[in-house]
Amino acid sequence: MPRRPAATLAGPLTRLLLMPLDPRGQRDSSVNSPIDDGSDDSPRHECGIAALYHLPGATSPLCPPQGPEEASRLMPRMLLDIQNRGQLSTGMTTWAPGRDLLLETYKELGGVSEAFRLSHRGKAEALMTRYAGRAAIGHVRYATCGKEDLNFAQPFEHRHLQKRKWFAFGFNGQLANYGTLRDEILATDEHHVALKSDTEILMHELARQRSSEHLPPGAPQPSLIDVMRGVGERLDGAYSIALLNAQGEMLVARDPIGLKPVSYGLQDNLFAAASESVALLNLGFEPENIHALGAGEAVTIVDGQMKVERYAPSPRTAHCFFEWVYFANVASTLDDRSVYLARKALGEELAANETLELDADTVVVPVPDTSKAAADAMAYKLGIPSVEGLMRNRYSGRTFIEGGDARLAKVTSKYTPLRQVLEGKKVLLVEDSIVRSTTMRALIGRLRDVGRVREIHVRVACPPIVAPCFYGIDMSTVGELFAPRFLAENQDLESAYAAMAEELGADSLRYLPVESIARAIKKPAGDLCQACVTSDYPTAEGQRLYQIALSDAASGNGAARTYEGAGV
Ligand SMILES: O=P(O)(O)OC[C@H]1O[C@H](OP(=O)(O)OP(=O)(O)O)[C@H](O)[C@@H]1O
Ligand SMILES: NC(=O)CC[C@H](N)C(=O)O
Ligand code: SF4
Repeated sequence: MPRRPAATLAGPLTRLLLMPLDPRGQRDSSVNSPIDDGSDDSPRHECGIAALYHLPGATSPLCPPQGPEEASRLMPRMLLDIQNRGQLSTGMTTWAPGRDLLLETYKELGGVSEAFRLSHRGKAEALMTRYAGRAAIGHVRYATCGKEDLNFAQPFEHRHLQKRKWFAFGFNGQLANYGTLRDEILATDEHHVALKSDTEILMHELARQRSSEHLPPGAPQPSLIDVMRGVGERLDGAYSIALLNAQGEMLVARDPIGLKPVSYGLQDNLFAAASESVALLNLGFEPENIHALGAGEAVTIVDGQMKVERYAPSPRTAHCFFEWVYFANVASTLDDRSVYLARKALGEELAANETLELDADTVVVPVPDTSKAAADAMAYKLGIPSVEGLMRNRYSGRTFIEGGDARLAKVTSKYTPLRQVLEGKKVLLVEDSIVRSTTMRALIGRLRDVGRVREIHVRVACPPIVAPCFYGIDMSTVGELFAPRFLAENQDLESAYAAMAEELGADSLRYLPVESIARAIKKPAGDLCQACVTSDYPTAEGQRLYQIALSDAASGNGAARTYEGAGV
């Protein structure tokens, strides 16, 4: 197993514990929920964007039978394909030129099936008829900023008398400079922010750029791409945006370093875009018609014409590697690299690093579902079986993106060890990632007690998560992470891994080295964000927040989420 030089360990992680750094400085009126099925709809705590537009001209064969004016009916299907990105709330805004409410937004807490009542044909049909539109944007939320209630569900709609200023948008990501932007807005006595959320701040930034007040007298009204240029200059962080206005104009934009993925395509007059390619593929788009939107680029649809333009310079990319490791749908291709093939390659990297003596009773067991591709590939390379020793309840969601205090209980009830498969086995337990270790803690005892395994050797198809994320994965403090403490307290990697294994009750534990990531994703390391495994952040605000997070960890203080506390 390759060792990381002790010098690397003595870096930020040791500083974290030993050297405190400088201290740091209503329900929305547009929410429509006309279907009352009489059931208890109390909030359930459970992001991805999608966009659709039937352009003028011949009707697309992919269009629903109701015709182009009801192209929005395809939205639930698209959102289901990216449900892996968020299951807290679901929403859609549609544009229909014949309606008084040119834009109308429907959003509900819960996953796509719950929100759109997909298991109840009559109710689902009523919703689709009520919200039918030629163009639509959709959103599934995983909270990284603000609360988990319906007020924070997206799309956000901003009504205005002037059609070009009346817009709705959904966004995936996290504004790292949220606190700074918020404090700037609040520096004016006349201003008030109703929700403590980056989505609200982004809405104000979009509205401000859309108004011509900041322009010299007589200047032309800003176009959608002008708006995005202005907004882009103000933001630091991850943001994929889908926006629709009451004039029937659409914009889909990706941040200048491409942290979050966006795919788009145009086939037979049907335009579609989504956080992930799988949503387009399953609509019936030919793979050659599905493209990755470039970092700093935006697609606009104005006067029925689609155009791809650059709105911001992109001196480098920093695609989030964690999309391939955990977040994305395994059936997607992001920035021309298949998620499945990347996970398979990570498993092969695990096999190449394996030093355990294998015997006739050695088996690989994946922690389903995400680690399955890596586990199977590892087993194949090692020439040993990959067995389903842990069954996942298919009706349970993804617990990591669910967050919340009840996660441990949910994890515990999500997996069932199969004694028939595991008894007496020496298990290589393959996990895609360990973040807070909630999953591992719940599993190891049960594998021993219920599964009666002989030995458990944890193999993680990802390097140790040593630093927070400020770009859209909800792990923004050092204190919540499992690995940093062990790496700081031990002189070398082997001792750190031994201490981790002991804490978790495993016989051994190994992670992948950082270098495996770029190899598996088949991109230069410099084109990826790997900040949570290297502590090297691709943006200035990320670097600043990291210092605050270290300081917070050393002092034991700090906000629940680092960017929520950090202001100017
Ligand atoms: O160390 P932790 O804080 O527990 O986080 C990591 C775990 O969370 C995820 O599982 P999740 O249940 O979200 O997803 P999956 O069932 O889709 O693999 C991931 O696959 C790991 O199992
Ligand atoms: N996961 C996301 O992209 C979250 C979007 C936004 N930051 C929110 O919390 O709603
Ligand atoms: S810090 Fe990690 S999780 Fe966050 S964007 Fe970068 S690679 Fe992805």
